[in-house]
Amino acid sequence: MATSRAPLRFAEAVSATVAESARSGFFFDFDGTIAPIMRDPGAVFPVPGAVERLQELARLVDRVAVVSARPAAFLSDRFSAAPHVRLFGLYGMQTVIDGRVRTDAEAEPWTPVMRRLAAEAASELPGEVLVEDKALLVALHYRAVPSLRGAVERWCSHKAAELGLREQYGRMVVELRPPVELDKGTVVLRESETLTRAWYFGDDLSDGRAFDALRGREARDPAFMGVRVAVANGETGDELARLADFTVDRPEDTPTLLDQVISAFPGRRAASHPG
Ligand SMILES: O=P(O)(O)OC[C@H]1O[C@H](O[C@H]2O[C@H](CO)[C@@H](O)[C@H](O)[C@H]2O)[C@H](O)[C@@H](O)[C@@H]1O
Repeated sequence: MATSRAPLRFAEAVSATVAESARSGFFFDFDGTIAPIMRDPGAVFPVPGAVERLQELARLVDRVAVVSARPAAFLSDRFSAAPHVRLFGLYGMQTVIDGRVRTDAEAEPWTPVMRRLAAEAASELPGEVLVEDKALLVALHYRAVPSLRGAVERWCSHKAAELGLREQYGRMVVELRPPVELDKGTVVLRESETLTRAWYFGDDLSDGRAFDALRGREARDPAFMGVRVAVANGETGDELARLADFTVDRPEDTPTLLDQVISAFPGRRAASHPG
C-alpha cells in the first residue's frame, strides 16, 4: 500500500522510529490527508479511524500534531477525542493550549483587515465563489465552478498587492493571509527541534514547506531522519508525490499506513477501525 519513492525503505523508517520513539514525532495536514475533500468545508470530518490512530500514536512517541490551514477551534472540535494530539491552525498562527485557542501576537492585529476583506470578497466576487472567513485568513473556494479560478486568482493578486498580504494556492482555493513568517514548515521545524525522527503527511502545495523543512534539517543534522508521506491526488498533481518518500492513494489509506507503524511498537496493536 505504501510506495517507496526514494532510497528510504518503509520498514527501515518504521524500525528507526520505534528505536527512538521518545524522540520521534508525527505531523499531519488535515484536508485531503486525514480528511476527505468535499464541496462544503464545514461538513468535513476526519476519515474513519484517523482520530483513534493519532491518539494511539501520541501515546507511543514524543509528539503527534495536526498542522493545518483550518482554524484551531475547528481542529479542536474534530480532535476532541484525541487530547494528546497537538493542534496548530491557520498555518501556525493559532494553537490550542490547555483547551484554549491562542493566536500569534504578530498576526492578531490583522483581524480587522481580514474581516473587511472577507466582506469585500462576498460582495465583489461571483456568488458561486465560497468565501470562507477564518477571521485571520480568507479562503476563496471555486470548487463549485472551476472556471472561476482565473477571476479568483486575479482578485486575490490585486488585494494581496494592495494590502500587503500573502497568497496561498491550494486545491481549488486561493487564500489570503497576513504577512507573518509562519507556515507549515516553520511549525514542523520548531516542533521537531528536539526530535531525531519526524514524519509529515500532506497532500497539498502548502505541505511542500513542511517537506522542505524536514529535508533542510536532514542536511544540517545527519542523525535526523525525516519521513515524507504524500496523499496522491490529481488536483495537486505529482509535485508533492515526487518529493515524498512514500505515497498513499487517498486519505482513507492513511489510517491503514499508521496501523503498520503502530503494530511495529512492542506489545501494540492498532486501535480498532470503526469504519
Ligand atoms: O491545511 P489543510 O488542513 O489541508 O487545509 C487546506 C484547506 O482545506 C480546506 O479546503 C479544502 O478542502 C475543502 C473540504 O474538503 C474543499 O472543499 C476545498 O476545495 C479544499 O481546498 C479548507 O476549507 C481551507 O480553509 C483550507 O485552507
